[in-house]
Amino acid sequence: MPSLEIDSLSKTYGALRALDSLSFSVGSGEIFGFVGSNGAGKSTTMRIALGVLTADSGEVRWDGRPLDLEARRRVGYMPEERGLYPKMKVGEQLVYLARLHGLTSSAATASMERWTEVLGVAGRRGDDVQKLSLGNQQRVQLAAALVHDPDVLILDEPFSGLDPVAVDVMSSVLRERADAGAPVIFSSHQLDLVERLCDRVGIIKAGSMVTLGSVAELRSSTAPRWLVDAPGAPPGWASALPGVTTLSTDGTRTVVEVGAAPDAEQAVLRAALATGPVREFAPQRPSLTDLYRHVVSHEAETTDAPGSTTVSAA
Ligand SMILES: Nc1ncnc2c1ncn2[C@@H]1O[C@H](COP(=O)(O)OP(=O)(O)OP(=O)(O)O)[C@@H](O)[C@H]1O
Repeated sequence: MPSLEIDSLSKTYGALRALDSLSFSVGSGEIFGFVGSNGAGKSTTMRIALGVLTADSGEVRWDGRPLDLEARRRVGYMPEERGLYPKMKVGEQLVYLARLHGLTSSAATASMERWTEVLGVAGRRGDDVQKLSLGNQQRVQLAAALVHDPDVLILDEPFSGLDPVAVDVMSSVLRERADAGAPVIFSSHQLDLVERLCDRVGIIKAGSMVTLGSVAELRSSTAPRWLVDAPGAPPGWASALPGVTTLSTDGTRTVVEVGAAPDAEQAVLRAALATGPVREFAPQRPSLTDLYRHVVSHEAETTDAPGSTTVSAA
């Protein structure tokens, strides 16, 4: 099966190391969620994959061959900065872009009609792009990425600013494209969406991939978590237990992480019962947001200047 391979990409901007030997691959038919803090290097990676930017070293390959200019014509790309002509009509613009990618005039028109229909902007074909709301412009932007029936999709934050219905439309289009055999990479900060939609997730930090796998795989590499609702327990009751970490407390409910020892959670339950009745005791499945926080927890809110710290995969 062909795959898109990002192989050891490095990129510096002056003294700033934006990408540090970044590698991952996305297989045919796979949706890959590319996540990481602001400034982690996602857009830089996607721009290099598209040839908009040159890497200092490393290579991007599609189906085993370097992604040259010709192969890049087969990629559908949604840039973060978007790239539509504001004063051109939606329909004309999409036909124009499809023609640029080599479609005949009639095929380009048919494709424009199809994608504007699927993405719910058929009624706006005659409007200048600038007259559309931001969400509708984004739908057109996705149509622009799809209009030449690309083999690979690379989308930089395609979901930002979309209403829930548009998110559903966009999600089903990405799934349908992947089912048709395209590798689909998209970046997003909406981790619930990434968790729902992606076959695999890569977490990038300071230009390096720190965690890679399906959400289930990422989850299985973390210690078991338990929710304990013990109304009579004093504050911080679980923290003194050996091998137990309190992750959060919400009123009488505490989430703890226990060690890998067999029946480690039983010691927590016994300790909770020693304080009085226990209303709830249940295993917790960490969400992708929890897993992400775990990986990047000691970072500040933004990482605009990647350092050299490396976090081992959670
Ligand atoms: N043209 C540029 N010149 C100098 N530095 C740049 C340039 N483009 C990006 N950077 C820096 O490179 C790093 C990676 O930026 P990049 O845009 O790839 O991050 P990102 O993961 O896409 O972030 P975000 O989630 O905020 O979009 C950042 O520190 C950024 O400030």
